[in-house]
Amino acid sequence: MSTATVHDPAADLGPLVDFDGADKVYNSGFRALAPIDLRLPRSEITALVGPSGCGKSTLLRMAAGLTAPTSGTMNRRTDRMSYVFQDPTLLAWRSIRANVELVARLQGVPRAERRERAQKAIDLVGLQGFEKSYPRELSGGMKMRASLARSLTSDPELLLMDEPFAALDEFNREKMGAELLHLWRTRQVTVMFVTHSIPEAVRLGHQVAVMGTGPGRVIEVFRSPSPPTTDPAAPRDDAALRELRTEISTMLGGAGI
Ligand SMILES: Nc1ncnc2c1ncn2[C@@H]1O[C@H](COP(=O)(O)OP(=O)(O)OP(=O)(O)O)[C@@H](O)[C@H]1O
Repeated sequence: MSTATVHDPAADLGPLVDFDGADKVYNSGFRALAPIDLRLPRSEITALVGPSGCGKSTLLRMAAGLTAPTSGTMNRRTDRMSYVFQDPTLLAWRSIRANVELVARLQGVPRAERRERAQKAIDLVGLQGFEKSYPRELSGGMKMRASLARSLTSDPELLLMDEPFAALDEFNREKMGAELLHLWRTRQVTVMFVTHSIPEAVRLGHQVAVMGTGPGRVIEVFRSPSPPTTDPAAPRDDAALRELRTEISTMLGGAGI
């Protein structure tokens, strides 16, 4: 048996984002985050899970540069990032193609190129055939796909997602999770996503940061015992993942977060 270590060039570059003692006290004086130490490894999915108000969105916004740490630092080694909100926020009067092209258009990408990028993104999220439809003609899950496609046209290296699938029913939620993995397999994008769902965090994350309150903090970061791989046939629900789900659920005082 070979003992050679597989060389991973991404590892040489260090994490794409790291928080080093980054805390947050809002102007109101409210302490939303105790000092956070967290690394987002390149080309991996990091799930943030924890109870309401523990500062998940604050941490995500910090990664985006939308809010600065009060002390400590956040280092992000890319400017190519996209933020995906829970609400798909599509423009009702524009076609799906025009909506998907919007970010690239605002960035001044020439027409032919943004059309090409939009088509690739539409194909990637499985919306081909709906380019000329309007948002009202699409289901909730399809609108979320369009929102995801729009975020991809800027060719992000980092995807920041704030409860992206929370508004969807269970069936569409699972499908979108599978889409996210497909996207990761295709583009090897680095993802930080916030969820209230422990099963979702465990199914999708290469690592899961479990957060707690009083003030908001990262209690523990679990490396997935069975992380997503480039093999789409690899199971996303094995004994090791079930064990991790139970451990996180117990840590957070039951599954009802
Ligand atoms: N701009 C602000 N000014 C003052 N307090 C804020 C501000 N934004 C958020 N907070 C408070 O900081 C805490 C953390 O909020 P945050 O939205 O980050 O939590 P969360 O874990 O994402 O919550 P949820 O899961 O309910 O979305 C909350 O108590 C919230 O009320």
